Amino acid sequence: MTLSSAPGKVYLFGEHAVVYGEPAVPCAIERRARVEVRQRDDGRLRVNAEDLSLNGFTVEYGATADARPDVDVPESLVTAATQYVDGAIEQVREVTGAEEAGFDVTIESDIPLGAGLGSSAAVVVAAIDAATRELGVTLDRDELAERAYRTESQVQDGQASRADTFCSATGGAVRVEGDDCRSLEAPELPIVIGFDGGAGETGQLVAGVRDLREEYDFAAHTVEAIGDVVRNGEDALADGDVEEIGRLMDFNHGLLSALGVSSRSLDTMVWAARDAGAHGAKLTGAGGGGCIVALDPTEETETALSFTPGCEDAFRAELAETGVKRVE
Ligand SMILES: Nc1ncnc2c1ncn2[C@@H]1O[C@H](COP(=O)(O)OP(=O)(O)OP(=O)(O)O)[C@@H](O)[C@H]1O
Ligand SMILES: C[C@@](O)(CCO)CC(=O)[O-]
Ligand SMILES: [Mg+2]
Repeated sequence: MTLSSAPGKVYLFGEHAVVYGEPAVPCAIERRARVEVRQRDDGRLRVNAEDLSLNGFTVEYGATADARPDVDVPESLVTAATQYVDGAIEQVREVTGAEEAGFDVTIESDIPLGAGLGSSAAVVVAAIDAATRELGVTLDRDELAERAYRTESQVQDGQASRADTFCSATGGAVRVEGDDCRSLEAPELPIVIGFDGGAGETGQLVAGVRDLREEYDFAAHTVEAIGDVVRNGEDALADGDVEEIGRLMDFNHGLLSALGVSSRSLDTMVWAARDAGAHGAKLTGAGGGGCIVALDPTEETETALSFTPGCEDAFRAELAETGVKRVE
C-alpha cells in the first residue's frame, strides 16, 4: 500500500488568462487530498472516493475496467466525476510501462470539489505519485507535475495550464507562464476563504472564456489585461506590499467577472469581504460558484463572511510549504 497527499491552492492572480499564455500566481494551501493505492493482481481499477457523490451516492466504481458507478444519473455526470482519477491512472500506466497494472484507489480529501481550490489537481498529483511509487517508480517533482498536467489537459479538452498541477506538486507560491514554472518567494499573506457551498465545472468555464475570446477582441484584450495585473502583482509581492496586492486582486476579480466566470454568490462574498475592510478579494480558480479569496490580517472578513447569506463556510488558510507528501 502506498499513500501520498497533495495540497489545494488559491489563485492570488491570473486564473483563466494563464490558459492563453499569460502568467499566473497560485499559492498552495494546507488543505489536502490523500490518495492510497494498492496494486491488484487482476489488472483492474477500483476507486473509492468518499467525498465524491453523484445524486447523493458515494462513488465507488470498478473493479472491471469498464464498470461505471451504479447510480442513476446521466453518463456525462459520471464521466465528469471519474475522469480525473481514470486519467491519472492512464498516465501511471504510460510512464511506468506497466500497461496492465491494476489498482485499488482510495481518496480522502479536505478540499471541496469544483470550488476553485484545486481539488482536481491535488487528487491527480497524489494519485499519480502514489500509484507510480506502488509500482516501484519514483517520479521527480517536474515529471510528476508534467504527468498531472497532461491529465488535466486531457479532461479540459486540451485547454489547461500547468498552474494548478505544478503548484500542488511543488507547494508554496509559484509563478507559471506557459511551460515556464517556478517557485516564488512570497510574503506571509493573511488569506481568508469564503465558500458558497457550490461548484463550477472547470472544463465548461474554460470553454466559455475560449468562446468569448474568439468572438470578441475586447474579451481577448481582457485576458491580456489580466496578464498586466499579474505582472504588477508580482512586483507588489516582491515588495511585500499587501495593500497593493489586495487592490490588484480586486481588479483581477473585475476582469474575471467581465469574462463571465463569476456568479451572484461569489460577487456577494467579494463585496462582503471588501466591506469588512479586506485589502482585496477575488474569486479563485475556474469560478461559476465555489470560493473567493480575500486578504485580511484582522478577524473582520472571516466574521463578516460567516454572517453573509450564501456563504456556507469561511476560514483562514495557511500557505502549504510542501507540495506532494510521500506518506508511506
Ligand atoms: N475527493 C475526490 N475524489 C474523487 N475525485 C475528485 C475529488 N476531488 C476532486 N475530484 C475530481 O475533480 C473534479 C473537480 O475538478 P474541477 O477542476 O472541476 O474543480 P476544482 O479542481 O476543485 O476547482 P478549480 O479547478 O477551479 O481549482 C471532480 O468532478 C472529480 O472528478
Ligand atoms: C481556470 C484555470 O485557469 C484554473 C482552474 O483552477 C484552468 C487552468 O489553468 O487549467
Ligand atoms: Mg481543477
